[in-house]
Amino acid sequence: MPLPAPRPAAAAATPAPAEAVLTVEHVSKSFGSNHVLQDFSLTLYRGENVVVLGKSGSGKSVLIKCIIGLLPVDAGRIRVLGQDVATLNHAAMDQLRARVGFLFQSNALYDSMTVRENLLFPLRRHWLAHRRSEEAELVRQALADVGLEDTASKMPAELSGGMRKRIALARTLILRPEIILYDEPTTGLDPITAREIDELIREVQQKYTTSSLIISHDMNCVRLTANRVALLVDGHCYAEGTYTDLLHRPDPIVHAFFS
Ligand SMILES: Nc1ncnc2c1ncn2[C@@H]1O[C@H](COP(=O)(O)OP(=O)(O)OP(=O)(O)O)[C@@H](O)[C@H]1O
Repeated sequence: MPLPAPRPAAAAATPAPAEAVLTVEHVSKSFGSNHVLQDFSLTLYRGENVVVLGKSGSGKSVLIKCIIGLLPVDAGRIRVLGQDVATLNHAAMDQLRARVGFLFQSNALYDSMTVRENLLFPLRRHWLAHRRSEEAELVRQALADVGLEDTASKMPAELSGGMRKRIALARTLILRPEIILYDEPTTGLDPITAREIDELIREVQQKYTTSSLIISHDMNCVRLTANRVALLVDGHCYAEGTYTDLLHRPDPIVHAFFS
């Protein structure tokens, strides 16, 4: 069944404080003398969308890579769904990644596979579906969730940029992740398509109560998707609050993001 019609384009009230699903505690990460993250801390609670907003080169991608264990931190600790990422072996990290969806900026679809095969790939990799009938239903549901029921047999090259983004999200959703990490989800899309993706991010949050960390510098994306915004400045979390809170802060460094 398709998702309900999108709600009006305004940031909803932040859900009641709940269980922390991801904590970044005093994390530092440098490359030689380039101190990218410096004592960065942030908590993501179950069911909320947090956008990390930062200038180009401020370390947003480095932060995401540290969270998913692709880069080791120099100091501090990252806990994802109760597990300290630095202590996990390969198998444990793989299991954790099945519970944490990652939407790449590039979408990372396999061009030589159909949409259906792209969606089946993570299912089979994580051995989460065992019968073909289950797989078919999971693919159908994931495509329905992103409004693209009729694309299963298509190749990614036959789809528009916005459709490829939806398919990439469907491939993430098929594992029913508890957390979704979005890397610049609207970059490269026209404003109308970008807005549709923003609305889809909110629909997914509401339908599956997922928690999402979204990195972006698209202010419309921030306004439409964020329950809370964290500003990454000089390697640390300089300020956080709702979009409206930050919009009205007199601090010139905060203000610069909104002008
Ligand atoms: N593997 C690496 N080795 C060395 N330096 C790196 C590496 N990865 C990132 N950096 C450096 O870390 C800094 C932050 O990069 P990052 O890609 O996280 O920025 P960003 O905020 O995501 O930027 P953008 O919005 O442009 O994508 C940059 O100075 C970059 O050169």
